[in-house]
This record gives sequence, structure tokens and C-alpha cells, in this order.
Amino acid sequence: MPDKTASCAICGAPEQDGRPLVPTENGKQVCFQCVELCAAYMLQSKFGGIAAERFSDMVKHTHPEMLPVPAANQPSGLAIEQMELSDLPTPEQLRKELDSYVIGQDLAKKTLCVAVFNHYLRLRQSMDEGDNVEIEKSNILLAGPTGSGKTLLAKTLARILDVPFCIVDATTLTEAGYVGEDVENIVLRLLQAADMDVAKAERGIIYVDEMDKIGRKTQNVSITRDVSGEGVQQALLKIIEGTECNIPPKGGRKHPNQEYIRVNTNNILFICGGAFVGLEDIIRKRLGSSAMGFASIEQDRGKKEYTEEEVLGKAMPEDFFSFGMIPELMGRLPIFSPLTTLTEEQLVALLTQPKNALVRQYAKLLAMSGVELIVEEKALHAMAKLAIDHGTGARALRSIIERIMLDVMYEVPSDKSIRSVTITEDTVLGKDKPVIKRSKAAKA
Ligand SMILES: Nc1ncnc2c1ncn2[C@@H]1O[C@H](COP(=O)(O)OP(=O)(O)OP(=O)(O)O)[C@@H](O)[C@H]1O
Ligand SMILES: [Zn+2]
Repeated sequence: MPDKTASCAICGAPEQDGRPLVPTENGKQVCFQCVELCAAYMLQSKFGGIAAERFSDMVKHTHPEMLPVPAANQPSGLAIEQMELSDLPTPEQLRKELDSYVIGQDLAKKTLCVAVFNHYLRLRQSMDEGDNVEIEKSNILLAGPTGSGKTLLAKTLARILDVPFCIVDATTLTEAGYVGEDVENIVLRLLQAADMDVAKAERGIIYVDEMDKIGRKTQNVSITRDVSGEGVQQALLKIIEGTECNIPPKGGRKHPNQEYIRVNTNNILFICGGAFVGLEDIIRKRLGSSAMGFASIEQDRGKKEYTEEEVLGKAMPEDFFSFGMIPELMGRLPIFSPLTTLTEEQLVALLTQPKNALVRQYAKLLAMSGVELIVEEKALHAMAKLAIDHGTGARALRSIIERIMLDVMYEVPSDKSIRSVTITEDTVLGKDKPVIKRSKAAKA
């Protein structure tokens, strides 16, 4: 056992708040933060940021006593069920937190924060007895182009609230009895994300992606059953509106004589997302050319043109019917918010501003070898333009920057003389190499 006056052999921090130091083989001790830092560094350099993040997540569960004590009054990190009403982050606080991870998408952020806040108010209320005004669950539908941040928004909110979260691809689901994934399995996923803690899972968030791909195909004259369409929507509907599920603990097919875990989906918040390509046109058409069309007389007289976000913001349930969405399901997704295509400026911001922005990640990796990374403004714009050409939103940025940084990341660790690396517009366009500065000693 470490003695009372022990301190970390790496950073010198004393043992505090009953957080034990980790004994090493030579009799010294290190603090857990240093252990975690080293492990995260090794994982990150070998397997990337995801591995490091997973490791941190795992530590949270296996060694909660080792973690820094959360600062008082900090909204994030507290389990919802332990929160006093005054501790529940307000929509405004949620929004601020989201802003440090997600660029743009103002309307979606606002809508989500209000909806999520109300959802957890509802949850608290259902725990109070003798109440008779029942607040209905408000699941959320997000529509917007691929790589615009739908999944990121849902995931980030779940992390801020510290509730279990899982992502499900709607196209992999089938109704019970068909080949594919049973809809109930998505509840199992959430349960797994909650470490099989049923009470915790029942307060979690499930993000269902690719909702626009499970439309019923009425136009289809085929006599084969519509396995991926309406049936899946019906099955989803049941879970979304709230039902008692019997989950086989190992997943897969149900067997008789198997023990099930009962999970009630009443308080699980569903956020559904899809690209819904063409939605904007459908809404413009419905609203009529006199109201918003390109050739409208008002517009000729100088009335402003409606933006993508403004038009999508006027979406009604019936606009989704032409995607084959069944009315009952739309009725269970009463809150809707559009996301917009990220602009060049927003993509540039995305590269540099969020806490885990790509450029920041590379800068940090290089800094660990004592090398400074400089990315010129023009280079950032060139990357954004390339990403726009790809048409996959922010998703293209990662592969673009990875390609640019490959040689640098390869060379730097074995060349101790390198002091800084500058990425120019020409580097991005493939016309030139990154500009590398070396220390004077090495030059001479
Ligand atoms: N608005 C944004 N702000 C910051 N990062 C973003 C934003 N949009 C997308 N990204 C980045 O791009 C990646 C893909 O985004 P995301 O998975 O949220 O897209 P999506 O809208 O869900 O697309 P899809 O419909 O294809 O699932 C994310 O990992 C995220 O880092
Ligand atoms: Zn230390």
C-alpha cells in the first residue's frame, strides 16, 4: 500500500481524495492520470483516437475510483437519475456544450436541446407519484445530407447527458421471423451500452440511421414480401412508442425455454435520421411556386430567396409519405429538424475549431514528437473545397487530411531534427510537399 505522503513518480502529484496511486515494479508509484495518459498515447499512436477513447471509456467503468473527482456544478457526467432538477442541464447549457463539438446546424441544435431537456423532464415527472398530466414522449426525426452531423449530434448529446447510447442502421433491420436483425435487437444493443443495467438502458438514447431507406415500396409490383419496408416500420413503431421487450441476452434468434431480459422502451428516446434526398423539392412544390418557387413574382420584385434550412424547416408529416414512411410512424416522431449541407466556411471551422478537430488531433500527435504543425488558411480552404467535391459532407475531410499527413507522420518520428511542418495550399492540391523546417544544429 502506498503511504500517505506518496506522490506520482512522473508528475509529482500527491495522492489525494482517496484516489490511490498505482504501484510500479521498482517500488515507486504513479498517479492514474499519468498511467492513462501513457496508455492513451500508446493506443493513439498505434490504433488512432478511437482506441484511446475506448480505453478511457473502459477505465470509467473498471476504475471509477481512479478518475478525477468531477468539479461541482458541472452538468455533464452526472447520471440523469441522480440529478436534482436544478442540476439538469438547461437547453442553453446543452447547446453550449454541443457547440464545442458540432459546427453549424443551429436549428437542429436548438430543437434537439429543447426536445432532450423536455424528455428528461418527462422522465423525472413519471417518477413522481400522483401526477395526472401525462407528458407524451417526443421522439425526434433529423433530415439532412450525409456527413452533416446527424449522428454526431445524437452521440454528443448522449455523452453530455451521460446516458447509454447506440446507433442502429435501419436498413439492417427486419420484422421478426425474417432473415436479418430483429428490431428488438436494437434494444439489446442499448442494453449492452448500459453494461446490461436495465434501469440505465431504459433512460438511454437510440439513434436510428438511414430511416429514409425503409420506405414501403407500394409502386413495386413484385409479389415478394416487402421485408425491408412497411414491416420494419411497423416493428420499429412498436418499440418507438413504448413497449415491453423480451430480449434474449445473447442476441440472435429467440428460442423457447430461453431466459429473457425484460426492457421497457417507454422512456427510451429515439432520434431517427436520414438524408431524405429530394425532401426540399417536395416541400417547395407543396408550398407552391407563388410562395417560394424560383420563378415567383415576389422573388422578381426582390423578395429574398428561402434558404435550404428555411424550406426544410417547414416540413410536414405528409412530405415524408412520398418516401414511403407510414403515417403511424411519422406520428411517433413529432419533432423534426433539418440539417443543412456544410458550407466551405463551416468545413474550415470543422477542421480547426471543435475540441477534437482533425487539425488539432494531428497537431497534438506531432507535438508529442516536439514538432509544430502549421496549416495555412488557404490550405484549409483547399481541403474544404475538395471535401465539397466528394459530396459526402464532412466525412471526406478525414481521408483528405490523412492522405496529406501520411508522409509527414511517417518521417517525423525518425527525424529528430524536424522542428515544424507547414501544410500549404499546394500541398493539399498535390503540387508540392509540406514545408519542413529543421533545427539549426542539424542543418550545419
Ligand atoms: N456539423 C458538424 N460539425 C462537426 N463535425 C461534423 C459535422 N458534421 C459532420 N461532422 C464529422 O463528419 C463525420 C460524419 O458525420 P455524421 O456521422 O454525423 O454524419 P451524418 O449526418 O450522420 O451522415 P449519414 O446520414 O451518412 O449517417 C463525423 O464523424 C463528424 O466528425
Ligand atoms: Zn502523475
